[in-house]
Amino acid sequence: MTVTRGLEGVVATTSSISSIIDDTLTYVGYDIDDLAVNASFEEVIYLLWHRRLPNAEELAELKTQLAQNTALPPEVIQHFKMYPIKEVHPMAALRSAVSLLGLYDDEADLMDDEANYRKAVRLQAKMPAIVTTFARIRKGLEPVAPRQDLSFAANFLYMLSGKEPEPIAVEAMNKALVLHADHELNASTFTARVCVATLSDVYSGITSAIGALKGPLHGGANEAVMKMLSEIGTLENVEPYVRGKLANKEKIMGFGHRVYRKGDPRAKHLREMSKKLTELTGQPHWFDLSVQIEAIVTGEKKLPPNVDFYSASVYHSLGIDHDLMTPIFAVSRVSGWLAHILEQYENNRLIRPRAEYTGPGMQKYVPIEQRG
Ligand SMILES: CC(=O)SCCNC(=O)CCNC(=O)[C@H](O)C(C)(C)COP(=O)(O)OP(=O)(O)OC[C@H]1O[C@@H](n2cnc3c(N)ncnc32)[C@H](O)[C@@H]1OP(=O)(O)O
Ligand SMILES: O=C([O-])CC(=O)C(=O)O
Repeated sequence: MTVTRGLEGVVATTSSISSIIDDTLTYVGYDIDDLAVNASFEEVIYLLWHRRLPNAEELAELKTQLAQNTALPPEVIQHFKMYPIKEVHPMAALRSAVSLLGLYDDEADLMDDEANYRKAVRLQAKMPAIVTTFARIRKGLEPVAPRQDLSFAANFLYMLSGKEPEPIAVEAMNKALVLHADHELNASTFTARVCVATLSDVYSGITSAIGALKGPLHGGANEAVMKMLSEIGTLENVEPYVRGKLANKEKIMGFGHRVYRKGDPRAKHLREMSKKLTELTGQPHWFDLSVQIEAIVTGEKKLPPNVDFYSASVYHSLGIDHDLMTPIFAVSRVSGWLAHILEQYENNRLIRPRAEYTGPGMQKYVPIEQRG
């Protein structure tokens, strides 16, 4: 047996959703640089689910479907009030809420294509409501219902704060959603595919994926970046902090990537947004700190920033609580997870690799009274 640690370089499936070739990321053949500048998140959802961009009518229909499906069952809202709310991480709340949603969906275990597509719409529509409702309830605030006249990105910010967001905030949010929507066979998408390849249901697949995204080596890195920036605090502290961590062989969050070698193409868009937003909101030091960290890490380790590095200061500038950064990643990535789940069902085979055994050789069972 050949063991490939972390499955590095292993090609586990074919997919027509997104590709990373020579450090270029495409969704269905559209360069992420093109989409980041031009596309709405709703168009990207359609693109990932249908493998083509929508015409105006199709886009309007998807928007209507999303708008009609945002409401959460009262039991899901109620459950946020039932646990020790201050200590619960929003990713744990999101994971639990999605699992719970499955109990209130009559079609949860219906496996035909149309039913699965309807569940995809319902989940995509409800994810922002879950994140923003939890965020408000834990502060003792009432949930805010979405507005039909706002885009997906604008509605997220509106439901979070209760105020209509500025156009620049909506632009940043839309760009972040577009950039995070899909990424080939990353850990959480792989998790979703492994789960549904047993012919388990969509809710199980998304619940599993949220669990995988939560970790700091994956989606959880954006919150970890903000924690690092806060710990560093001043420009003078950057050098000793970062060099100290590297000397201790500790990882610098938001740097490195399993697939990209020259750099993550999404990072430059978020870097630009971070510069703009931190200046606009009168807190340019977050961007300045980030740039200094980048200079040291790329200089010392030749590791470029990934999508999580500059997204941290972008979300911070939008006034978003630091522990909501990874849930926002999930609000976007659920579009990709759902596309992959539907693709997995289309041509399914159980995913079951092997492990090389390294434990003891054959042993004989010893009755408990004879054990030392
Ligand atoms: C949306 C996303 O998921 S993007 C990734 C988000 N995660 C992070 O930002 C966390 C920090 N980064 C990392 O932990 C890694 O770069 C990963 C997990 C993203 C990719 O990891 P892998 O491809 O498995 O690389 P691995 O962890 O084996 O590291 C290879 C070498 O580079 C070093 N390295 C990798 N990333 C970093 C980093 N961020 N800081 C310092 N050193 C690093 C490792 O210490 C290791 O060094 P060694 O060979 O001297 O032991
Ligand atoms: O692809 C990966 O390994 C991680 C990543 O960047 C993502 O999921 O966006």
